[in-house]
Amino acid sequence: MAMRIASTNLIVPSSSLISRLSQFSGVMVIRNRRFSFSASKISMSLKAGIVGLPNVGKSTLFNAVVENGKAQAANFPFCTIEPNVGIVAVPDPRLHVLSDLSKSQRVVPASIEFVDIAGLVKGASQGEGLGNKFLTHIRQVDSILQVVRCFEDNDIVHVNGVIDPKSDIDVINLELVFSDLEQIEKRLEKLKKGKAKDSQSKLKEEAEKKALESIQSALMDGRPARSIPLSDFEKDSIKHLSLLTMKPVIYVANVAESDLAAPEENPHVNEVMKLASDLQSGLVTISAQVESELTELPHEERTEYLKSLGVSESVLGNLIRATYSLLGLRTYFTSGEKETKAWTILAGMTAPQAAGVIHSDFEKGFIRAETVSYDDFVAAGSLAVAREKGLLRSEGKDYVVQEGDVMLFRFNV
Ligand SMILES: Nc1ncnc2c1ncn2[C@@H]1O[C@H](COP(=O)(O)OP(=O)(O)OP(=O)(O)O)[C@@H](O)[C@H]1O
Ligand SMILES: [Mg+2]
Repeated sequence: MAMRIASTNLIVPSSSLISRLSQFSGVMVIRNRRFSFSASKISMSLKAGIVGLPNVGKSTLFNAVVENGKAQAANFPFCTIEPNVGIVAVPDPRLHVLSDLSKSQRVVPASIEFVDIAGLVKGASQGEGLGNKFLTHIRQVDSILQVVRCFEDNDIVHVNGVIDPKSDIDVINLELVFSDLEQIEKRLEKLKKGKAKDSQSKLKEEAEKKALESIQSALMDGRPARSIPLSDFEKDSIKHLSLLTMKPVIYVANVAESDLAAPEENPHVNEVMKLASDLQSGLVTISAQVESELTELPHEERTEYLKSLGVSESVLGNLIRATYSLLGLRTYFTSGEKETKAWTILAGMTAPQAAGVIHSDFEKGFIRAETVSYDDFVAAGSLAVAREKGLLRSEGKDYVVQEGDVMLFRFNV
């Protein structure tokens, strides 16, 4: 990372400092499993929970995702935290393009955490199965991947005896709805007592009450909390409840290998597709079984195997990327000889906040950011040429960082 010194009051981090900082933040991700946005007090965890009925392919998908994540990240501090929690690299072809142009010694991708949650059954919210414990696990994630069985296989038991995506999705959603309703009732009871001391907390409690009442009536109609439009203030006021149906969902239609080439011919997939759109959620069609077998094959045999199934590429990367953008996450890059690195921010973050992801000092002492779009960087071929051509812009503290920006920060400590 080369930085030009513009004046003496600028402390310009040497490449070794930058590299230490980035390693440090890599460790932070693992230890705390959280990115903290210091001064802006935005704390963001990147957890996606894999849920579904028992025996639908959750663990098979989890294992494939985690193995793939390892493969994507040659130099990434990947680790499995517990047997059912894994940090996975977010595949991004732009990283390698930038790294080649900058002749970087290493590439560090963005990451996301996947959690394999045990099967949920009807009655979970009443403690059926290992119900409440699983619901607690779901409460801790930021987004949900709901695996729906769309493959027929008489040897693999379906808990309800038949493959029926609508009923499977309903069972899971109903448990989430029941659990949210219970939380909301308890909370509204408390709010009735109106313990707010000052006018600010009174306002917040009122916003919370209003939001919870609208959510409550949606839930009674079987609609998820996320379907209710809320103001930022209202959203903030109910955040502490971590409502399950507030979390964004991607439905994962898990199909047989024989369906991979033409999934639209499988009526179960069509049903999931329709439900996903009714429930304002995403959809990815995948064969967890095939993906998990792929991760065990040497690279050179993978394409051949996929070809034999009538498809050209693995969709795991798409699933990981879809999960990442579902969380409202965006990527900006730093790119130099030492390394090319993808940094994760929330959509709408300003340059100082984005700088704070690297180190809080970058945010506190932020002066300016030099930034160039990914496309312009690639067209120019290097930061130096981008600067010569006037493509490298100097932006101040109000600049909202755009997806794919390549950035340099100037700061003062
Ligand atoms: N797309 C698929 N096609 C065929 N078989 C599959 C597919 N996906 C998973 N399976 C098989 O289904 C069985 C159950 O898979 P898995 O153990 O991943 O389910 P699970 O949802 O994790 O179950 P549990 O809730 O019990 O943990 C396994 O034998 C697995 O190989
Ligand atoms: Mg499992």
